[in-house]
Amino acid sequence: MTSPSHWPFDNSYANLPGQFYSRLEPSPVTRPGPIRINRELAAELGLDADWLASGAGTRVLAGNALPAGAEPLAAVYAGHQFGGFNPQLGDGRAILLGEVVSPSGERFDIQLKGSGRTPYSRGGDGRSPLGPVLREYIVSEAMHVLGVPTSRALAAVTTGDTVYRDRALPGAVLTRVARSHIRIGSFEFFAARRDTGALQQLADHVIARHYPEAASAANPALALLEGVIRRQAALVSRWQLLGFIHGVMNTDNMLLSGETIDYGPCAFMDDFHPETVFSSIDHNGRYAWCNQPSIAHWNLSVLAQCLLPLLHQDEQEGVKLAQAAVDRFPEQFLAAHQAGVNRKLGWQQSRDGDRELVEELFELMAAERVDFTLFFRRLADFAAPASAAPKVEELMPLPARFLPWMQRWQARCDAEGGNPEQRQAAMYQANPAFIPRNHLVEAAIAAAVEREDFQPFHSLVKRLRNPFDYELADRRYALPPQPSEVVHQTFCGT
Ligand SMILES: Nc1ncnc2c1ncn2[C@@H]1O[C@H](COP(=O)(O)OP(=O)(O)OP(=O)(O)O)[C@@H](O)[C@H]1O
Ligand SMILES: [Mg+2]
Repeated sequence: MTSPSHWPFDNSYANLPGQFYSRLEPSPVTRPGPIRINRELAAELGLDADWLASGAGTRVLAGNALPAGAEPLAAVYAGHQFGGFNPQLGDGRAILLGEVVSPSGERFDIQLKGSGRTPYSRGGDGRSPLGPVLREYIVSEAMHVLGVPTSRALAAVTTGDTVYRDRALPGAVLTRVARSHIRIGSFEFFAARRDTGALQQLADHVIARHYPEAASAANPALALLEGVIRRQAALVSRWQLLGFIHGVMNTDNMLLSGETIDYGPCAFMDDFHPETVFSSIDHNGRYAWCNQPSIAHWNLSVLAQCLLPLLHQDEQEGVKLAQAAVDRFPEQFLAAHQAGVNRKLGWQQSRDGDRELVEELFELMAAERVDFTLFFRRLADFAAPASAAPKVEELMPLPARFLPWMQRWQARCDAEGGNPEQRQAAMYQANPAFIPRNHLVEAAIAAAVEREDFQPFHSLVKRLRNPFDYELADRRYALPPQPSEVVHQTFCGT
């Protein structure tokens, strides 16, 4: 590394023609102040965490200065929002500084979110209040350690400016890191304008960055589509098995890279019910937990539609190829889901009768409204009740109605054989004890916003770094909310 302020930029998106973005710099803020630097991620990226935490680093992270080699821009996109098409969206409050290539050779976008107005801001102020910045930091980092492909948080800083929503709020900027920010909506923008040349350039760009094997396929656009479908099937199955509800699965919030993006009104379920919705703007439950796989399927059909001109010269032939690829999503989702369920239940392979057992389990969980996270963790306790591992027993009394099911689960485990302690250890790795529970996230945000006390935020981020290692001393982070603490609604906070 030459100098600590030197970032290993190698910008490829900025080399695309101008129709893909608008070049502009972040708008300066009044008084940049540090909140947190993600030191682990900084090291992975080859950035100097001490420099990032310094005054000079804080100014860069707030958008008041640019690191050498940055080529700041706001990307254009379109998107289906709650089912309705909006032909003109784009980074309305985010600016891509550029792409860095990490010491291990991986390419990552570095983006400031909340960094001022852009040509795509429409009526918005281009800013972000502190609360949503802290939420995105906490939840995206938690998702990463839970094994979910996701955008990440490199840093959060305060701006010293006030942001006006339903009340005056402190402003903040999040530095977001992702393998790219190219969305289904990025393709929709050019498809709506029938710009096949731009679609081809964007597809080539995505293939080079995320699906290099597709470049040598007989039909690269089809290989790209199939790759995206596979990754999204895997991604959404991970969300489902963590009880994660994204909340705003618009096509402009789905990345071609297969990473989770946009932690607006997202939430983890406490009590299990399939129709759970948290987002204050999702009045019809479009993005409820149980609908996420079918919405992903629908969004992927939108992508397929955009790619039609690249799939085949003959439109009818293109439609056939697209349809066949999209039609495979349900089986791919199911395969990923079953593999995930097996891991959660401590099974190595699928067996006859599993489906009924699993269906009954989810029905029972919904009927009893058990805590999604603790139920599975408690089940892992039962895999080897006498083991020395700390158990969540006292946090999660199992309703008596589960006993007959538990006996069948135990018999199913016994039939497969294996060492119970090994099964338990594997189950602990598939069933976290600690997730970013809504009431903890809200409490951390409230302390920061109302009292400028960032300690609960830091403690929560720290605790969530080891979600699978339960310790009795940290039981309060594992506990479901008291009735007075339950969060019923989440807000985009835009
Ligand atoms: N305060 C704001 N000012 C300007 N534009 C905004 C603002 N909030 C949201 N937008 C824009 O509105 C659109 C939809 O917002 P959405 O909540 O999906 O995105 P976001 O949370 O800002 O960003 P991302 O998807 O990048 O995480 C996006 O184009 C976004 O840039
Ligand atoms: Mg968005």
